[in-house]
Amino acid sequence: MVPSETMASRGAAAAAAERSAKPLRLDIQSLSKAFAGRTVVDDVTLSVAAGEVLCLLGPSGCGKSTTLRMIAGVETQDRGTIRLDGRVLSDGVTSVPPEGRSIGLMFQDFALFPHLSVTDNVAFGLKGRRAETHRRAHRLLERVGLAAHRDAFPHELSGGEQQRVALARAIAPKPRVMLMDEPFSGLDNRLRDGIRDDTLDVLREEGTAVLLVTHEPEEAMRMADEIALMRGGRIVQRGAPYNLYNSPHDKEAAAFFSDINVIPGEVHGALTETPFGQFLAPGQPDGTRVDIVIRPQHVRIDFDRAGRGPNPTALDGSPARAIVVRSRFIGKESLVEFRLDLDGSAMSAIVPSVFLPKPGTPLWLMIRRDRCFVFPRS
Ligand SMILES: Nc1ncnc2c1ncn2[C@@H]1O[C@H](COP(=O)(O)OP(=O)(O)OP(=O)(O)O)[C@@H](O)[C@H]1O
Repeated sequence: MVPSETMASRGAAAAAAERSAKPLRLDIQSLSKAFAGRTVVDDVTLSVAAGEVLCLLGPSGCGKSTTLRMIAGVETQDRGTIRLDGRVLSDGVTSVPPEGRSIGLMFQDFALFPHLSVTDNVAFGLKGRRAETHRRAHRLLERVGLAAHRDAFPHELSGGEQQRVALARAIAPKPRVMLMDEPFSGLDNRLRDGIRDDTLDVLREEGTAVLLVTHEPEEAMRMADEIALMRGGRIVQRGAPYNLYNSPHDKEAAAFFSDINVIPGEVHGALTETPFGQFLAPGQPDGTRVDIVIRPQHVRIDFDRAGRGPNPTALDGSPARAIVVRSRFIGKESLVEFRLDLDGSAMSAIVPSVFLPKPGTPLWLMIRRDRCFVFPRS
């Protein structure tokens, strides 16, 4: 059971159709790599069009950086093909060296040259007469808001300013593809949002295809046209951020984007009994164990209205009584943890603003039927 189609999902479908019409800039087919007999990148297929951002999202150690390194040409794949604008950069036969790939790199450790001025840092990789390379560097520094600092040295700049210089340096040679590996993780939160948005604006303007690696779902959702979710060396799901969030491939994919509540059940006659009533489990044979997954922000809390009980809407299904275990304000919203009366299982709910009921308070919980996912238990 997945959320019903909404205007947003139709928008996502239209965006996907538009994307598929664009020519591919970077095209990776069946890339694999093993270290000492252990496969760390397993049959990865990805593509990015000009001016688009694809985020490779996954937990630490899942093979994201290794994938990026193979595309950059600093690591060689065991199998698979990497193409740029239709030309083979690397397959079993050909391998274009890193400097010939027209691929820019931006990492968390952006390592500006300390002994060079900001302008010289940006102009460093450019060929041509000094006056020309400096003109391009100055134009880019203006674009990233650092025109006033063009004669400064890196140590005279803040972390965010240094990151902007690194961006200007990376885009100066007009790379056709930009590979970014957690490039913003060294910046503090307030600075990060602004720099992320500015960076993307510049890269889109330049028509660069961007492949960004991150383990932070919020960063991926904020930046990506498309997300490729990676686990254990494989791409488990790929799509627009909205679709990954609202139609996760499995329980783990759902859990990657937020905390989740898991309500276990067993299927009988295509239905599963839970403290919240029956759920449809179409296509699942009798006896199949399933997990019903609901995000805490889709759990609704109601009061016992003077003995008359809660007041569920059609979408809410059956209410279940629960006792507050703990409640905390987590900034903009409150997280309330419960124990269900019926079977003692734990549930949590996120509610906007400040709502801090005392431990021991009895309340009623309802779960948005259209926001539940039913997965066979793995
Ligand atoms: N040169 C290498 N030799 C041996 N093992 C390696 C090498 N490079 C990476 N690995 C292993 O391959 C696996 C994937 O590493 P990779 O750096 O690609 O993961 P990641 O998803 O980028 O992780 P993180 O987010 O922590 O950077 C890890 O288990 C890592 O230890």
